[in-house]
Amino acid sequence: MEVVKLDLNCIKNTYKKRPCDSHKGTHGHALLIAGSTDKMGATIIASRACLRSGVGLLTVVFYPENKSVLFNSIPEAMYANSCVISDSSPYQAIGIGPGIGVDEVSLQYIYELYENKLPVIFDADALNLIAKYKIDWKKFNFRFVLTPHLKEFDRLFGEHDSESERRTTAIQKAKDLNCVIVLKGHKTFITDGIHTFENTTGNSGLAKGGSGDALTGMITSFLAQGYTTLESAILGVYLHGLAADITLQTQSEESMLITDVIENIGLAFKSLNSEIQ
Ligand SMILES: NC(=O)C1=CN([C@@H]2O[C@H](COP(=O)(O)OP(=O)(O)OC[C@H]3O[C@@H](n4cnc5c(N)ncnc54)[C@H](O)[C@@H]3O)[C@@H](O)[C@H]2O)[C@@H](O)CC1
Ligand SMILES: Nc1ncnc2c1ncn2[C@@H]1O[C@H](COP(=O)(O)OP(=O)(O)O)[C@@H](O)[C@H]1O
Ligand SMILES: [Mg+2]
Repeated sequence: MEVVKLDLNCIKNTYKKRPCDSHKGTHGHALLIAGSTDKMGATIIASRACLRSGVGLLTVVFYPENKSVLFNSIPEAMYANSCVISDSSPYQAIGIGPGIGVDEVSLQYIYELYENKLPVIFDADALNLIAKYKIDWKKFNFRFVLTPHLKEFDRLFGEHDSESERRTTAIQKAKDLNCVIVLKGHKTFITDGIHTFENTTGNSGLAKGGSGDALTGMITSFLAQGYTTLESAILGVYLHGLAADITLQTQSEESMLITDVIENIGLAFKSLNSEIQ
């Protein structure tokens, strides 16, 4: 199977310009389940990246003790208590996992998803929960994207000796589970079991805690805006890396923070728009 280089040409065919007469309802309402008392950073990072990627509305599930900090740091978002998945009618997509932990409280979110029909991105502890509690994939009757790094991938699908073995498994699992798998790393690999892509953007400034949490927010945003699971994965991975590359104009790989990268998502969109006309 030919691995397509995920570059500007690919993205040009996927990205849709924002219509000038749109309103917030046009761009979807995302639900983000991220963070916990000691990992509130994951909530903030994923939420900011989601909002910077074009979503019309964002609701974040919060821990009551974090409420005032979240309101202050992300006033654009709305907040909901934990029983929201069961009434998912206001939303167009769900992002779940960064920093939520793998205890039985977080496991309830996975069970609530059994009734869900919206597209979902599973990341970080959502993937770890599925592996730990051996959740049956057949319970998920919706379109979904998995974004594991290599350790999370091996927890889900067994130990692998090499990246090329992981890619082979990713293609097979994406086909079997009818999902999109984003195998994250230096050259992130994306597959829906039929198509395969290797990303060309990004740098080692992203090799820091929180980078993946931002990617989750971005992909959630694209899903809520109506892009398909494959399109959302492609756009998220490419623009996340491009924003990190743009950040090298003002920071080094060492000094770069994911917060800087999120602030440059705007320049990544501008550079894309300038190529499209
Ligand atoms: N500010 C925050 O609140 C943060 C919360 N985080 C959350 O903390 C939880 C734990 O996540 P972690 O991913 O740290 O824990 P894991 O135990 O899943 O994985 C961490 C280890 O995986 C290995 N690894 C990851 N990618 C690799 C690659 N491409 N090549 C080789 N080795 C690789 C590294 O050895 C790394 O130390 C997640 O829920 C995550 O979302 C982290 O994102 C860090 C920031
Ligand atoms: N050396 C690198 N080159 C390019 N991208 C990288 C590099 N290191 C990490 N990344 C990217 O950063 C993100 C890290 O995600 P993840 O490991 O889930 O981080 P975290 O859970 O700490 O937020 C992925 O999107 C990955 O592709
Ligand atoms: Mg992660």
